[in-house]
Amino acid sequence: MQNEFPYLCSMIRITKIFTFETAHVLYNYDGKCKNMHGHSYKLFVTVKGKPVNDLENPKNGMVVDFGDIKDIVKSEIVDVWDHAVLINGVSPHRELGEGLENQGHKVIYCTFQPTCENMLYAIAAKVKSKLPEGISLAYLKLHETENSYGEWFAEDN
Ligand SMILES: Nc1nc2c(c(=O)[nH]1)N=C([C@H](O)[C@H](O)COP(=O)(O)OP(=O)(O)OP(=O)(O)O)CN2
Ligand SMILES: [Zn+2]
Repeated sequence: MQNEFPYLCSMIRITKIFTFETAHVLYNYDGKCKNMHGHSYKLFVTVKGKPVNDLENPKNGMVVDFGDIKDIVKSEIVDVWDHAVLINGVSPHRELGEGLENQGHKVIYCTFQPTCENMLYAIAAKVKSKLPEGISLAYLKLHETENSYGEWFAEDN
């Protein structure tokens, strides 16, 4: 059948939102966040692609199933960081992490200072590596608090 919807050939962005509860501590920081503390992080993940245009395809009309994005972000980020403490593993805080781990706590050793900015880099790398062909990461937004957030744009990177 003739494609009566030429707009189906253009790119669309879709977004899925996630939340996770994570503690972090900033090594050598000169403010209150040098103390271990937690945030209810809110993450917006936007991908882009062309919606499937094929009656025979169960994903007809979708760029990618929201459920597939959920699976990727949950397994790569949310399930790993949720209720964990992020430690700068390439700083003297490694010892702090080891002490917590020895007492049964969930510790994630980052190869970076666990700021909002660096967490965005890590999220982008992980998510990009798992996206199916034809789908690309367009945008990320990570809220540390209601009033503080960082953004990653594909066109800047
Ligand atoms: N550029 C960045 N600055 C700060 C980061 C960061 O990741 N990137 N992180 C922190 C702290 O970890 C924490 O997030 C505190 O941030 P801040 O917005 O200053 O916290 P408030 O409690 O004052 O937030 P409100 O939402 O305004 O109450 C510090 N800086
Ligand atoms: Zn913080």
